[in-house]
Amino acid sequence: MRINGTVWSARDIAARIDHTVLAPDATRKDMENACVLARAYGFKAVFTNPYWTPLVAELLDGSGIAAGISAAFPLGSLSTDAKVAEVMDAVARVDGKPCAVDMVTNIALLKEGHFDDYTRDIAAVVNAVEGRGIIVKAILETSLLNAEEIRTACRCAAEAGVDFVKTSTGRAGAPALSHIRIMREALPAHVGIKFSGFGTLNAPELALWAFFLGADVLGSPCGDVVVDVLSSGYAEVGMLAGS
Ligand SMILES: O=C[C@H](O)COP(=O)(O)O
Repeated sequence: MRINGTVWSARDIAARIDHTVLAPDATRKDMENACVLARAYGFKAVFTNPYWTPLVAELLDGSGIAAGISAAFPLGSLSTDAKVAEVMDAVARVDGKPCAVDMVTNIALLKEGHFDDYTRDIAAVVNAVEGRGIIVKAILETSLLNAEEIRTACRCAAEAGVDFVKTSTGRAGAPALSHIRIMREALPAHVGIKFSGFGTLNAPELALWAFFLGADVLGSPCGDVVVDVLSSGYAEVGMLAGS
């Protein structure tokens, strides 16, 4: 695959993918299969609901791949203390193995204009894991927001100290590719963008354009398909018009 003149190998693409197993009926076997895939491809992380975090951390141990904690998932409407408790419980249970946190923000606080409270809710999680080398992402649920709300949410999340801002849970509508540009313009350069929740239909095509538009990381339940298609040569053809 070639993005903006740079060639990315299959490993380069995989290292930018957080593979997801978030279905409510996912079982231990699904976790095992995802971790086998993650090791084979070299994904950045495997994100699951927190019940599964210790198992996933164990299955990925020694690979450098993070056990992803999907926190306050998928609504974000827990008390701040409950969010912190959920995250810290999962962090304690990985017993020092690599993990990462994607936390759903409190959308009502944003919509109602309580920007300080919205920021404090995010910052509480950032502060709780500080010093542990844990990447924290704030999930905005951009499909529910207008452009100004996306910009404001990005500024609040950056002020709260997150490493990445992420578009979507995949449970409240898909993000638009245009959200990436809005986010990039609102965020300081040190805060990354994760494009996620875009489903499985046309996932490789969406992934290709998301990278081209400035996404740093992708969340996908079919990370293997994305890597296979984008590293097959197709992506270079697809990029001729844009590069
Ligand atoms: O946080 C949510 C995921 O990154 C998006 O979920 P999904 O990959 O199952 O669509």
